[in-house]
Amino acid sequence: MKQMYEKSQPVFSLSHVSYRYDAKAPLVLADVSLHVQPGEIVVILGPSGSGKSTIFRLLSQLDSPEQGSVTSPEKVGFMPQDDLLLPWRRVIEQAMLPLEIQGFKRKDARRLVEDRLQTFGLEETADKYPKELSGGMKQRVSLLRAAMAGQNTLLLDEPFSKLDALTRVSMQEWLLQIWEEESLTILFITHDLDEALLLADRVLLFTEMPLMTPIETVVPLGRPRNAEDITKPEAQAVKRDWLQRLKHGRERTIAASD
Ligand SMILES: Nc1ncnc2c1ncn2[C@@H]1O[C@H](COP(=O)(O)OP(=O)(O)OP(=O)(O)O)[C@@H](O)[C@H]1O
Repeated sequence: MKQMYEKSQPVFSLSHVSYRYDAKAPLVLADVSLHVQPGEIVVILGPSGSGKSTIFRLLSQLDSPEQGSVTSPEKVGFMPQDDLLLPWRRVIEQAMLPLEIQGFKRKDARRLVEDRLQTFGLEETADKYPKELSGGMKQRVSLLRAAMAGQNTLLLDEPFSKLDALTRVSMQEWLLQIWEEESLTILFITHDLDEALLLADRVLLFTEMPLMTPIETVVPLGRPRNAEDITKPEAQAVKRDWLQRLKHGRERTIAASD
């Protein structure tokens, strides 16, 4: 029978992936599957040291799985916790770098970045050096650079965890705005439950080590969304459920390692 519709190809996908860092080490991922569709924000939520960044290593093709398959676009923008800006490059030059590496002429790279400075709120700071910028501004530059590198597909690994609480909320709301304006596809790692509620279409909750099939939640909040929405009862009910599952997962992990 002809299908009524075809589901679009996922941008990021892990199918039945198992992985360990070396032959004698324990499994970090045990039969993990996940998929991110174009235009989605999917948040990976899980305890520290559980293997979340390892998923990004595989998706950025820094490593390959022991079993299963991984698909991701040829060009992916990666943004880590630390902004990793180059102190000797101006804002505009930071964002030009991935294009220059891809072989664009400096002049063309500059033009492409200039087109996006305003959207990223960096028009006024284009000629500044990193040491002249606030923490939030540095993260904006880092995100613009990742977007230039990844053609709008982004892997964000706790990008706001080092910012103070107020700056973090304003950066989260700003990210949602950019996501809409620029049609980004984002896979985002955090261990902050509120951040997951604010940002995600879907949350993949990992509770145990090694990581196995995540528990998926479609966040019960509409769009556009702001920081106040996560205080709604339906969001708080989801948060309570996640907390309980994380607690039970920790107990099972401890029991298994005894
Ligand atoms: N390069 C490496 N070589 C060997 N083991 C590693 C390496 N990187 C990570 N590990 C181990 O793999 C496990 C998962 O680490 P990973 O960094 O993926 O976790 P995480 O969930 O991202 O942690 P966090 O939230 O603290 O960033 C940990 O036990 C860690 O010690």
